[in-house]
Formats: sequence, C-alpha cells, structure tokens
Amino acid sequence: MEAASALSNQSCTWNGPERGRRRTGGGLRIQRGFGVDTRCPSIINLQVSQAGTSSYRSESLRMKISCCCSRKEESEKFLTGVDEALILKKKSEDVIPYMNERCLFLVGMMGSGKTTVGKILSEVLGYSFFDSDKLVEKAVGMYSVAQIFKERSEAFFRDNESKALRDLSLMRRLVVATGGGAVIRPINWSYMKRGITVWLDVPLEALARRIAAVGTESRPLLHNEPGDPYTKALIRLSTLSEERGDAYANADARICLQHIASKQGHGDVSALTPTAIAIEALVKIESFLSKDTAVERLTYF
Ligand SMILES: Nc1ncnc2c1ncn2[C@@H]1O[C@H](COP(=O)(O)OP(=O)(O)OP(=O)(O)O)[C@@H](O)[C@H]1O
Ligand SMILES: O=C(O)C1=C[C@@H](O)[C@@H](O)[C@H](O)C1
Repeated sequence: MEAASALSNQSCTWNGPERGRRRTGGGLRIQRGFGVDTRCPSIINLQVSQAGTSSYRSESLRMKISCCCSRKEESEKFLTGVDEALILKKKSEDVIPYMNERCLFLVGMMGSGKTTVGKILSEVLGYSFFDSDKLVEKAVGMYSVAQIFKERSEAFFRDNESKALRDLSLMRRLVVATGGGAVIRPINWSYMKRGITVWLDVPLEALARRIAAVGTESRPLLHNEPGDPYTKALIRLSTLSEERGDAYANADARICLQHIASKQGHGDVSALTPTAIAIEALVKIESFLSKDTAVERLTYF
C-alpha cells in the first residue's frame, strides 16, 4: 500500500476553528485566583487580559471543571493547567494567520515528545495529526517498526519513510511526528521544508528516562544493547546523537527543553508539561514565520 493511501486511512483529530484573529506582540497576562468555587462541580472565573494591543482587551472566562479542588496543592496545579491551556489557545490564535495552512514537521530523537506535543499542537491549530512511523507500518502491511527492521531491513524502512514524508509534504494543515532518524536523509529535508520544521531538543538523560519507563521493545535501534533499560537507552542514544551531528539543527525552529526549564526556574526538564513545550513551539514558530514574512516583503520591494 502506498503511503498516500495509508494516509487517507489514518483518523483525523479535532477540527476546531481554523482562523484566529491576528494580534501583534503582546504578552498574555493571566490574573489567577478569581472566584474559585470549591463546590463540586467547580466553577472557575478567570480574568484573562491581553496587553500589547492598541486597545487593552479583557474577557471573562467561565469554566466548568469536573473535579473538586479541595486541597490547595491540587487547586494550584489545576490553575497552572488552566493558565497553560489559555496561553496555548491565545498563542495559537497569534500563529495561525502566519501559517498559511502549511504543515508542521516535528523532528527529534526517539522519545523527544513529537507524538505527545504534536497531538496538542494539532488540536489547538485545528490541524490533523499523523505519525510517519505509523504510516510506514500501514504502507508496508506490518504491525511495527521493529518488525520491519527485523523482517526486512533498516534501509527498506528508510525508503518507505522517505515516501511517506514525500506524500505528507504534498498535503496542507497537518502536524507530523516524524521518525527519529528522518533527519539523516537530505531528500527528507527537501520534503519537510515544504512545511515548517520544528526540532524538539531534549537532553539525552531525559530521553533515556522516558524510554526506560516504557521499555525499548518498540525501538529496534535501542533494543540490542546490554544492560538495564536506562543505561542501554542512554548509551545508544549518545552514539546516535553523535552520528546525527547537526542534522536536527536544519529545522526552522528549535525547542530546547533545557532553556525552557532554566527560564522557568526548574533544574530539570521533567518539570515541564507537554503543554508548556507546545506553547514554546508556537512562540518559536511565530518568530520564524514573522522573520520569513519580513524577508519575503524585502525581496518583493
Ligand atoms: N514533556 C514530557 N514530560 C514527560 N514525559 C513525556 C513528555 N513528553 C513525552 N513524554 C513521554 O515520553 C515518551 C515518548 O513520548 P512520545 O511518544 O511523544 O515521543 P516521540 O518523539 O513521538 O517518540 P518516537 O520517535 O520514539 O515515536 C512517552 O511515554 C511520553 O508519555
Ligand atoms: O531514531 C531512529 O532512527 C528511529 C526512530 C523511530 O521513530 C523509528 O522511526 C525507528 O525506530 C528509527
């Protein structure tokens, strides 16, 4: 089966409002702790204000939540989640007009969060989500990448990965989680650069921790090392990372988790939620696209 027909079989995610209004600059200020009603089901009233536009805009959001926030800690955590969700929504509205329906290709090592963050981005942008590994599995009629590596070869997998990326690059309004090794073939960049490429740059120790938590069975390039899951993941990821050198750095936007963690005052990237990472991705995409637009204007005049 061609990747294109596998594509049409993959289910699409939520198709929400596509177009948001364009806003210039502007930090988002969220005043917390407005009218938290701790009865069950709880109602929260948040005052959301956006500064930086010519007219200072504010709106009240009334949110129904499905749990009781009886403990302060839980309620704090919940409010952080609400804050992040609102910032994510606002940021997506800023970015959508610049996107011009172009696809987003997420690149990064195995376990860097391309699927997790990609699904969040697709929902908030009103795009559909695809995983290129899954498309290859469907296209060649095998149930896992591990099976393809074992019964055919890595080269066979890579050829089909390139075909899948070529097909995906001809579409609009997709978020694509690419395979960790998609960056090694220059032809794949020529496909992915038809859209916007985003690199999730995650420290190797954090990747190894995440992978060890779920096991290495589904990741054929990591599975054959000796030792416990964390150590074998870390050793192999280190060599892969060296082999791949600067390949990931070809991406249009780099989301460095270590930078975000430091900016937010965390010692460790494990404190970062997928939503916080998705927000940073939108910020970086906006910055890339606004530069892109400026260059286009300069070229035109
Ligand atoms: N920000 C995060 N914090 C903690 N764990 C995370 C985070 N993002 C993803 N994970 C976890 O890490 C694991 C790998 O995530 P995910 O599948 O999204 O990565 P991926 O880049 O798509 O991986 P692969 O390329 O191997 O398919 C999952 O178990 C996921 O739950
Ligand atoms: O980093 C890699 O080379 C790979 C990552 C996975 O997503 C799969 O594409 C496959 O296991 C190879």
